Amino acid sequence: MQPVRCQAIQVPANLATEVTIRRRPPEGIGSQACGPVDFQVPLSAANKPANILEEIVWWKAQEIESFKERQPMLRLQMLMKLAPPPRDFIGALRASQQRTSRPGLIAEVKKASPSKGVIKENFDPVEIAKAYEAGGAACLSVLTDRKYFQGSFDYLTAIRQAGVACPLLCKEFIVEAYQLFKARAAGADAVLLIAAVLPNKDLELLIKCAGRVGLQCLIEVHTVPELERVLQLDLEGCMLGINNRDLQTFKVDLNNNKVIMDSAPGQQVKERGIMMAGESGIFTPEDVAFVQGAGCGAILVGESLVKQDDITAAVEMLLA
Ligand SMILES: O=P(O)(O)OC[C@@H](O)[C@@H](O)c1c[nH]c2ccccc12
Repeated sequence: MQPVRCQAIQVPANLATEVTIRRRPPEGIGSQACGPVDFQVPLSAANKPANILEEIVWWKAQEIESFKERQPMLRLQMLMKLAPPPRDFIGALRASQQRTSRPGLIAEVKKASPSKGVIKENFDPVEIAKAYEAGGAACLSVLTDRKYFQGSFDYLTAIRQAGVACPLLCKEFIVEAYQLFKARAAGADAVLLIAAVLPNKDLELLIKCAGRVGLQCLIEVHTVPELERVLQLDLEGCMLGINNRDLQTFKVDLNNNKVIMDSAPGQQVKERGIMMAGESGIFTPEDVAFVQGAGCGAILVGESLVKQDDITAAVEMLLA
């Protein structure tokens, strides 16, 4: 890979570009369901999504439509009033980090993924959440996307109702404020926002909306220019995350974490004291130490923990 010059340090080409996901198929969606009649027009092959992230984001538009039919905004607003009060997600990570001098763990309740297929057979989200908490996780991440990750918003509600004290992140592909309200109504304390999917004006709006309903935001980046762009925002109530998995190719490289944290925008993160999570592909205590050494105060771990038979012991071992 050709290294390119970016700020003061050498950054490999794959981390030096802005990933720009098209939010809508370029030729349009080609079909509309109107009650008893479905309309379709033929589309060209060029109208296919370029990668899985794009495919998921295109699907979200349709999914949100059908959610809105069943659960209009007014009903969500009512449910939000009944939801348990939001808890301090970022605060819980900082407290854990101070107590243990290890990165605060966000443990992910994850049944499947597009790259790995089913990761956990006999998936019981509440049991998994309780095991994570018992092992010492500071916060939990709950995948809510049904089609690609076999997740559900109901898992958030069930975990919260079961008395789990760890603050909960709604792991969703958010493109609209409606999804924020759905997350809060289900009991989430924070939401994921993916910089590759959302230009800054969208991020600004969604951060503001989220704050209004008491949600904190984890803004995920994968490249140096994405981090540079996100740092231009008012990040009150936000933390950041570096996804070590390229969502376009599924390739995981922990070294991304270090390259990005060593870049000029990465230095700024450290100077401003912004909580940063290292995400994906973390398997061993050595991986944790590496990501911590790069400057991350938090880690987001799914697969390596969720697939174990004794999840509590796996968490304890990872943080040992
Ligand atoms: O299972 P892993 O490799 O430990 O990864 C967890 C988490 O980082 C990953 O699930 C993730 C990171 N960013 C995302 C965005 C959408 C869906 C999933 C993700």
